[in-house]
Amino acid sequence: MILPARPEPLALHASDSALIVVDMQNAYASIGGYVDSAGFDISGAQGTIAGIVRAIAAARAAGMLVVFLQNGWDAGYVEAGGPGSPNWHKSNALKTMRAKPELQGKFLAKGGWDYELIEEMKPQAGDIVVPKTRYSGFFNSTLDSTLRARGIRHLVFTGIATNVCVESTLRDAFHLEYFAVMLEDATHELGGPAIQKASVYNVETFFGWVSTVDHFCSVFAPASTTHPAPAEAAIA
Ligand SMILES: NC(=O)N/C=C\C(=O)O
Repeated sequence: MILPARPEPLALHASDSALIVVDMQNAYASIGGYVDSAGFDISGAQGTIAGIVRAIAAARAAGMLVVFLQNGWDAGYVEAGGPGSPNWHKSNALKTMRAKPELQGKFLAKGGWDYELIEEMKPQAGDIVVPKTRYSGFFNSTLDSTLRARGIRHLVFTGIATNVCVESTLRDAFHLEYFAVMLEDATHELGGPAIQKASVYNVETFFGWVSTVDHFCSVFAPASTTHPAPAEAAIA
């Protein structure tokens, strides 16, 4: 299959590709979740969700592996790191909870609503969920071994946020010799439209390829726009 993409079309086959859905959790995509509570604008998230739902349906119809990344930490925040970790200083979830003690324990804690994947894209049998504790999905996770064990060489990226966890994971994918393509209208930034543009530029120019949900669906599931009922998925 040839996926229309920038800077040039990319040859892609369902059998050695995976659709990577980055952090589509209430924290990042729902009103009242972490990034909304921390003051970021997520008004565009609904369009992103619709695009990802279509991309997931197309991937499943083509027999392409779907991998959900899920960001967060244990309920005691041990995995988040203490003051000796840059994450403790830079995570806006941790900073917001320190500034507002009434929110302590609410954001990105395993077992809580904020950590959960959003309703629209619950995993199904055959999908894989990979938990992660830092921005890059490859860091200290099972993602690389999970993909390599299945012969995956091409990764199609969607999710939130374009400029943080999507781009961090995509950059690491490049360095690990995966071919990465980002569906730009199935991602959403934290920081405004100029940030989205910069991230798309980085991917297109340095780290991979950029395409759209329409192109992806037209190549992999021209006749399919539906998505079946959710079921249990494997936790990698
Ligand atoms: N999923 C993400 O891109 N996350 C961005 C920021 C954070 O998790 O604090």
